[in-house]
Amino acid sequence: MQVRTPLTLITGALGSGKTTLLRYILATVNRKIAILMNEFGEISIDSKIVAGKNVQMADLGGGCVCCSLLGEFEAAVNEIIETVAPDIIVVETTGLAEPDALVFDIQESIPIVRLDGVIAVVDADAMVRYPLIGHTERIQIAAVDIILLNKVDLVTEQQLYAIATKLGQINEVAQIISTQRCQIDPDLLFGIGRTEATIKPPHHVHQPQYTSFAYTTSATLTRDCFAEFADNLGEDVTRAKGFVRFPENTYLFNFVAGRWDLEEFTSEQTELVFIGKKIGDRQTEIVNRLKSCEQ
Ligand SMILES: Nc1nc2c(ncn2[C@@H]2O[C@H](COP(=O)(O)OP(=O)(O)OP(=O)(O)O)[C@@H](O)[C@H]2O)c(=O)[nH]1
Repeated sequence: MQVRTPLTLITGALGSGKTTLLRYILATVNRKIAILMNEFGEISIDSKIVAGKNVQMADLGGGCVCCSLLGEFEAAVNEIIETVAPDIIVVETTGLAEPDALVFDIQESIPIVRLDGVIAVVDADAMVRYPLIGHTERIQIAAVDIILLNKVDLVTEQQLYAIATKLGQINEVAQIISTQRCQIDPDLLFGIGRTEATIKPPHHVHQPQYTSFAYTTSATLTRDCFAEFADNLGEDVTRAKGFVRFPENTYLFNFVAGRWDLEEFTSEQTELVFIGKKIGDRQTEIVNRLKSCEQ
């Protein structure tokens, strides 16, 4: 009998900490891990962030793995198992994906894997500042075995308790674990042995209001100018991320729910992705502001 490779699915809103969790897993779990990524946006940033010597990765490109890319997903899973025979497969879905259809399809249509567990990363800070839980986020929370209530450093104990209560009402069975930078005992993430769901979820509706665009340049940008740009990006930018080159160094830039940070990172050029509702309306202005920071 063929052994089915365990597969773990990571879901969660844009910028909640899914890539941070992947990086943590790769740094702490001493097993052969293969990663499948499904990003929203025309250029892939996350796969470059986690790329490394000891990880086998497949990038499913833009779009939503929860429906249109299912065939591609299955092909990628088969190929990765054939070529590297990983101990574990970890899948990061886009923050805009509803994982229930994918969960069902993995169980029904890909006999070569066994869905071991589904993990949601929840941004505690975003939950405080934008308390309304949208349809997609609700489905993400409801479909999982473990909820990482992440970014606890940005909220108070009282706020954390209120969020955990709310999450518990949406998903009564998931274990809710508070984390900072997704640091959790990795043994808790694997070997969950999820029981199979047997009811096909209803066909879900996408969120066409979300769009993205990318900006790339080989010029370096002035740091102060870029900082001022990031400070004033505004709330209609849901998520921005990518690499930015200043004369002195290159950084990974992350913008989530109005907060942004830089982390030293290697990249040959500046490449940034902007995601938001109707972000196209702001594309020209954002690109012009970035161009004005080029040296
Ligand atoms: N303060 C704080 N920041 C965090 C924590 N976890 C992650 N971050 C930051 O949150 C930002 C987004 O994290 P990512 O891991 O890229 O989020 P993501 O869910 O992969 O984002 P998408 O793939 O775009 O949906 C980064 O700047 C992280 O450094 C945390 O516990 N505390």
